[in-house]
Amino acid sequence: MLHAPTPSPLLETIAAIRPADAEAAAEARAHQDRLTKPRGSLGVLEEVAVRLAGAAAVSPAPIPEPAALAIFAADHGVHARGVSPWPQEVTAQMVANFLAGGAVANAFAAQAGVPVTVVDVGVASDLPAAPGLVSRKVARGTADLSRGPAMTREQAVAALEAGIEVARDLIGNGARCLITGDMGIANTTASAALISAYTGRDPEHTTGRGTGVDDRTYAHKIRVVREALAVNGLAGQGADGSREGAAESAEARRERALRVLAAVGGLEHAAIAGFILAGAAARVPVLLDGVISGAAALAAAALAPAVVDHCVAGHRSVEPGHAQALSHLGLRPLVDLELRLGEGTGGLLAHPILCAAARVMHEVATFDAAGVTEKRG
Ligand SMILES: Cc1cc2ncn([C@H]3O[C@H](COP(=O)(O)O)[C@@H](O)[C@H]3O)c2cc1C
Ligand SMILES: O=C(O)c1cccnc1
Repeated sequence: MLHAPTPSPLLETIAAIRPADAEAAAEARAHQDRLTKPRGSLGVLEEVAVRLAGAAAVSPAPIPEPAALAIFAADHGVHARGVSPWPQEVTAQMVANFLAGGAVANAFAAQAGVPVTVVDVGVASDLPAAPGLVSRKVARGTADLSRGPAMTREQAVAALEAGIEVARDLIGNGARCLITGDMGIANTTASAALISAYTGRDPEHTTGRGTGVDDRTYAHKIRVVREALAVNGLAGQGADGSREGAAESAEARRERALRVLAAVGGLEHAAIAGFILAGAAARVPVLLDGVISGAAALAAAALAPAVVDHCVAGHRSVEPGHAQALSHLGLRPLVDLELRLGEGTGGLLAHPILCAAARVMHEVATFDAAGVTEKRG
């Protein structure tokens, strides 16, 4: 007898993802209304607690801690087009800074009590082995997405599977919330291209100033994103399948999603997408950071739409594409502090808020239990 082919980690992960459980969400909603506070007084936090319960398929949802942050680092061929004011070496230099504990992400992680893992999925130079560094280099950076596909399909899958493996390891070691992080000079250009390709929005609305380009470079950056979409045959369409109706098979939708990711994404985008998928497959909530994570979440959602039920938007970055990505995903950011850094900083800041929303459901007394009289009518 022939053996059944072993499913790839990617397909296995996608197959394991379930949408939110409506019963657990309804139970959470009802419990929320019995707690000793005026109904609705916790605003957005009430919705967050209900979402967490639906995602966990149990009410109340477990408090999403301990959390773990993974910062996926990679370089970008499109850097050669002059889309970032920073030299490419800064990616590797910042990896060393993360490992030495000297970046903003380290300070915020220390504040939140969250351990940091740094993953090399595509840094252009060789990085010396170091504690806290996971080496999963798929390539020495991507090809220039404005001249043709940034990655091969195989490279995109390898990076997705690196992200899946990192998520599985962190969850295996006890993480109950995954926080996404990125490092890659020029990755806001790839993010804009991904967001335009998946949402159908014009590059004018998805491209931002990244680390801070001047007006001339900003106009050039928008043109580069346009060229990337045109050369890869992605102009003027939303590629996530949402507008295609039910006629397209799930497999065809996945292939299209993968093609977009490989064409204009970065290796860190693909790895973050895999990381998100694996969190969702394990029903571990994924706290998303900024525009790079938002673009990766669009890729993950195009591969497996139910993944969105397991994502929480940590914050909204200043990059215009981030708001476009979040609105396409139907996610509301917890924090808006006009950050534009990445690294996982926005996700880290939001983690105590996410935990507070979940903790209310475990620790706040009901009107009955506390003997507090409910309002009349
Ligand atoms: C010192 C430094 C630290 C960073 N930490 C995150 N980024 C952020 O900026 C980069 C994307 O912006 P752009 O597309 O304009 O190059 C990414 O590496 C992102 O993580 C940094 C950038 C720099 C320069
Ligand atoms: O939105 C972000 O996360 C961001 C913005 C600028 C540069 N790097 C990341």
